[in-house]
This record gives sequence, structure tokens and C-alpha cells, in this order.
Amino acid sequence: MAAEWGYSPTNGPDVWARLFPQAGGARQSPVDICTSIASSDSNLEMKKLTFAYESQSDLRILNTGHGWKVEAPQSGSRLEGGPLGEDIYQLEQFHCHWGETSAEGSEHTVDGRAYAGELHLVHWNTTKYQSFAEAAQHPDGLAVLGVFFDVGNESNDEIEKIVSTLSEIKFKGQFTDIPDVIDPTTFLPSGLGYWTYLGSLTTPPCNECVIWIVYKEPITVTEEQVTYH
Ligand SMILES: NS(=O)(=O)c1ccc(S(=O)(=O)c2ccccc2)s1
Ligand SMILES: [Zn+2]
Repeated sequence: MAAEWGYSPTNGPDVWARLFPQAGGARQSPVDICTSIASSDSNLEMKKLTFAYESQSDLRILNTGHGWKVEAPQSGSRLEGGPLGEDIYQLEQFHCHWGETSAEGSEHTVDGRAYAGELHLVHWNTTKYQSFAEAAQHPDGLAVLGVFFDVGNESNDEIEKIVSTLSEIKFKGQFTDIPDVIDPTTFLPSGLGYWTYLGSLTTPPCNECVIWIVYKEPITVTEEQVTYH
């Protein structure tokens, strides 16, 4: 059986390339976003990034062994504009990365600073490709929106609908349905400024297929919502 990848010295990012060749590539994510060298692209301001999502109930949430993932294929969703050219991207799933403490956990860092966690909304290019799996084999196949989590006193109601189900899926591979209606729009910050770059999946198989769009403004969650064990 293929060795399980993880984050220990023997199966972590430094050795992923042994099992997943793309992990040794030239456009690997995550990255540290250096704000002093990030350049603003006047083109992007002309082509506003727009998104439209449906509200869905009974979405399936899975314990991936590295966090939770909500399967949310939405044929009626659209992410377009900004760095996405003329192509339309459709929501497939969203998931979260967090750490042992609220001092760490995000995948991307900003000027060396990690956030308490990071939500990823994963979309695929339905203009050019016939399936998510096919899109994941191409450099413009996926678009992932990254939203940082800051820890504060306010809990996030939409995130609460998700983390309130985690006690039912304590072990890797377990899944359950989220009874509440989830609207992915509510995960996005009010300030819609973002950084964008061409990168990869941040975990194996590390395909170099992602147009990253990382929002500058974090959303606030409570310590409990982002340090669930
Ligand atoms: N953290 S991330 O958003 O970069 C990410 C890693 C893995 C996925 S995936 O499970 O959708 C997937 C996508 C394509 C192939 C295999 C898995 S999304
Ligand atoms: Zn992710």
C-alpha cells in the first residue's frame, strides 16, 4: 500500500516528491506572500472577479485525516473574471487547514506570518474541461479561493454549522451530512482584495493545476472553531 503522506519528518512535504513527482515542481504551493513585491495588475482591476453560489443543505462532510472536507459540487455556481480570463469555474468542494494552536495553521503565510487557519473553496474549469479529474491535469484546471481565519471573540455562524458536526466524524474516512443550509458566499470576507498566482495543490498529489486567489482580509472565528482535535 502506498505510504501515507503526512507532516512528519518521514512523510512530510520534504519527502513528498519521492511518491508524488509534481511536489518537486517549479510552481508549488503554498507560498509566503511577500506584500512588498506583490505587484498590482491594472488588468485585474478591469476584469472584476465575480462569484455566484447556491445555498445547499445535506452536504456531505468527510474527515480526510488532515482536516474536514465538504463535498459541494454546484453546477449552478460560477467563479469568473479577475485572473481567470474568459473561463468559468464551478465549485466542487471546500475544506479547511488548521494547526495545533491558533498561532499557526494556515497554508499560505503573509510576510512570514501564519494565520490560525485557512479555508479553501475549490473550483474547476468547466469551460475547457469535462470533469474535475480532467481539469486537475491542466495548468488552468482549478481555481482555489483561500480565506484566512483570524481568532477573535466572534464565532462564525456558517463555520459553526460545519464544526458542530465534527463530533460525528472523529476518525479518518468517516462522513456525515450537514443538516443546515450552507451558503458558501458567507465564507468570503467583506473586503474583496486578493493576491493571485499560479500554483499547485498544497497536498499530494501536488498537481500544478491551481490558479490561487487568496483574499487579503481574514474572517474571524473563535479558538474553538479552528483548533478542533
Ligand atoms: N489544499 S488544496 O486546495 O490545494 C487541495 C489539495 C487537494 C485537493 S483535492 O482533494 O480537491 C484534489 C484535487 C485534484 C486531485 C486530487 C485531489 S484541493
Ligand atoms: Zn486546501
